[in-house]
Amino acid sequence: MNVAILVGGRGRRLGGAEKSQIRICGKKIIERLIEEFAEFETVIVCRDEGQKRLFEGHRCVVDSVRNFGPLAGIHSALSYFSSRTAVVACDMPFVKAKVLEKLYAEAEKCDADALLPVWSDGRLEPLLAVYSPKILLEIERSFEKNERKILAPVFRSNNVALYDIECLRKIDKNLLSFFNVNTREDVERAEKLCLSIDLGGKSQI
Ligand SMILES: Nc1nc2c(ncn2[C@@H]2O[C@H](COP(=O)(O)OP(=O)(O)OP(=O)(O)O)[C@@H](O)[C@H]2O)c(=O)[nH]1
Repeated sequence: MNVAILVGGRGRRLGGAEKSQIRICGKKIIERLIEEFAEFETVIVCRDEGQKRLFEGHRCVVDSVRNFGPLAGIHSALSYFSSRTAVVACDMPFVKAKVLEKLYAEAEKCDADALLPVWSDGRLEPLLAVYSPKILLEIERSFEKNERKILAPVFRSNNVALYDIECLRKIDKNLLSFFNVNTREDVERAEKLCLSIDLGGKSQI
């Protein structure tokens, strides 16, 4: 399975922090994710060559398009693998490999251009989702239109699947895979959550 971890954000809500480098219970988020995805083909998607230096020893790719946010990262990942790819934001410290596997399998089953997890209130999770290179043309159309909205190419595609997040509770009881860190308060919450997770890997919360 191909996995792309997007790290190119500027972390403005965290005072310009490199979110992948934030330590939760002593371990950087990027280290947690790389460990969790050890059995997959994983690439780190950076915004530029300077940022790439932070990830020496890991497989990295640099965005070919600037200033398009996560959309540029998804584009780089799909161009790199040229096949279906699970995309993960670098600010999600508790993503479970099994959740990615499930989403990937579902995307394959329906041969979707994109498969996005959906909450019961309709909110989508485009940054823990699976994309096919078939969506590249729609992403490039966004670049041409100077459109940065991550969901714009998804909505233009007529082959998008949604996956009910509640169905993932069998794998990830408290759906912590979807917890993400945007602010100082989120970092504090992540620390507390991390302390409640059994070090053996089984979520106790
Ligand atoms: N490769 C790549 N990844 C990006 C880019 N912009 C954002 N990301 C990643 O996309 C994910 C979501 O980013 P956001 O939370 O929307 O933005 P952020 O820049 O990380 O944080 P804020 O500045 O506080 O909004 C994170 O994993 C980012 O690292 C980009 O230009 N290139």
